[in-house]
Amino acid sequence: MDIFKKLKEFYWPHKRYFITSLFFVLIVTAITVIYPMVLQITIDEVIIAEDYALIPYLAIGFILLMMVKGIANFTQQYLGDLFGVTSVYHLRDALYRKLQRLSFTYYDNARTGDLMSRLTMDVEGFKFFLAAGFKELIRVVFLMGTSIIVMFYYSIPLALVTMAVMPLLIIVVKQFDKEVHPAFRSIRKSLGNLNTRIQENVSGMNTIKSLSKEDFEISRFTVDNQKYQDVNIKTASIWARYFPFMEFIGNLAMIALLIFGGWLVIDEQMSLGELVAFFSLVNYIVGPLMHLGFIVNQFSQAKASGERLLDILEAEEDIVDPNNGHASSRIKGEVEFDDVTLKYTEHDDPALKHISFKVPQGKIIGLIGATGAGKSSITQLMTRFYEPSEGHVFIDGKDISSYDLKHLRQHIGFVLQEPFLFSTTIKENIAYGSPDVSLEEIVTAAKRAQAHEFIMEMPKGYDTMLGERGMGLSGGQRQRISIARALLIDPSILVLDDATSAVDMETEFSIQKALKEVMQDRTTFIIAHRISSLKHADEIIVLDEGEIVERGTHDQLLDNGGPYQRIYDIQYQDKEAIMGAR
Ligand SMILES: Nc1ncnc2c1ncn2[C@@H]1O[C@H](COP(=O)(O)OP(=O)(O)OP(=O)(O)O)[C@@H](O)[C@H]1O
Repeated sequence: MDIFKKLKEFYWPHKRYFITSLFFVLIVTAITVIYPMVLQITIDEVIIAEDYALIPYLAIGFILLMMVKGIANFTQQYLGDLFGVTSVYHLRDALYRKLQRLSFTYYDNARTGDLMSRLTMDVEGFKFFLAAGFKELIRVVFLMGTSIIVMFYYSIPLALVTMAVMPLLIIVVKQFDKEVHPAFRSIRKSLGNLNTRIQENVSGMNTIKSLSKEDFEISRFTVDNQKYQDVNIKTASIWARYFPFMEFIGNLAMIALLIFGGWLVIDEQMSLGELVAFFSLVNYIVGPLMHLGFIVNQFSQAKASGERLLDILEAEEDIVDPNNGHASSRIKGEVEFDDVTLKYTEHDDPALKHISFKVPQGKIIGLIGATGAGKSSITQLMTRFYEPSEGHVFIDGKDISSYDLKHLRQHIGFVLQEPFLFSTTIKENIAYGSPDVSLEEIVTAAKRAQAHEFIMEMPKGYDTMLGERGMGLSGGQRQRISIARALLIDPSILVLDDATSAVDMETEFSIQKALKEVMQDRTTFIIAHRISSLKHADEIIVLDEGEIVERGTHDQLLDNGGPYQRIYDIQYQDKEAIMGAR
């Protein structure tokens, strides 16, 4: 019940739907228990007493009862669903908000497919219990309770004999819950794995096809699919084992009723009508008790789902947005790293070791070094995507953890190596970070990013829809859209993370030209593998295995006899082009 308690804030505010629905459930249940009583009167007072004048009254009474029951049933069903749907709307919303707040560290370990299945299947599982299961549980308990009272009213000894098997039934139902709960948890987990596999396959289809790994992926999927099938079969077998057993126990009660009740009627201690009514009443106890298995099953599913939802809701938000963080004035763009060390995970080697540097406002810094040297890590610390393990990062002289997080990030623009484009129009993609801009501003940004020409060649220009992940555009075109996007944000600090890697030399030069203008008055970090991309930087920092091994201007480093010169020599083939651009 702990899980339900923890999730209470989502469903309890809507308790009015639930309570009203419950009221109508009670009416329906009460009418259900009246049926056997009407039957008893019909047999004892009408048929045996041969008083047929009562029949029209009984019939009319019966019809009225059925009408009330119909209306009550509609209302309880509708309000119950309303309760479930409304609660889950808020739950889904909270989960989504949480996902937006969770840090990159969380996503490094999360799997998209699994998250998707939590946000859909698990939320639905929880809803089902709220909308139907919870109410059903109360209905069943109430039906059993009133049936027992009526049974005791008719005959205490017969009620006691019939009830004798009930404790056994309760034990079996409890045992069933104990087995079925872990089974449902593994079903959910296995479905999460399956979804992850599907999602990764669709996202990585290029890689799979180019490496001809289709058969390998099919066999991996088959293994996961098989696991999912196995856990489902296991659950079905638990169900299949317990259900007949519960039915058998229920039938024992019927047999006891038949033998002892029959004897009571023969001995004239009980009327025939009462015995017939007893049969229906016992069904109202045994049936719901077995049905309790189904409800317990739903409850277990909801509990397992709730657990997985709480995992997300309670996940630690390790990047904390300070209360009243600096947010008033525009960030100017002076960046300082003071003895910064970064470890992504506790057991990993540091990705950055004791990094210190200071970049005055508006300057251009080039970051170069082998892959994995730590270039991107430096820029990800500035935006607080990750926190330094040691040391501090300052912007405009203030520790970045004292800034309002949104304010900080709004002033830092990224053009990434693999920009993500949404499946919407080009126009909206460019304006993604600044939705209030006019079409004119979008076009100006696109022109400056050298994107206008190719956009205008597309069938619907700026209104052209992009496929999922911006399919339908070349790497260079995607990058230019992303440059235009960064331009519109008008950041104080611009990060170009291998931004021109996907474009040909000619386009690179034209983008470089545009970027040069864009970089004015902004502190710019250029991460590049090609020297041609950062040779104009005011300072170039050469990184190796998380450490700064060299720093200076292009000209200083060129004759330094260090790693930069070696990189330059390796890229000798490009030398002519680089010289040409000087
Ligand atoms: N999210 C992460 N979780 C764990 N380790 C990471 C993560 N991101 C980067 N690393 C590790 O940190 C080190 C530095 O990575 P970083 O991406 O900063 O290098 P880089 O110089 O930008 O490389 P590239 O040129 O390939 O982009 C690498 O060893 C990398 O494996």
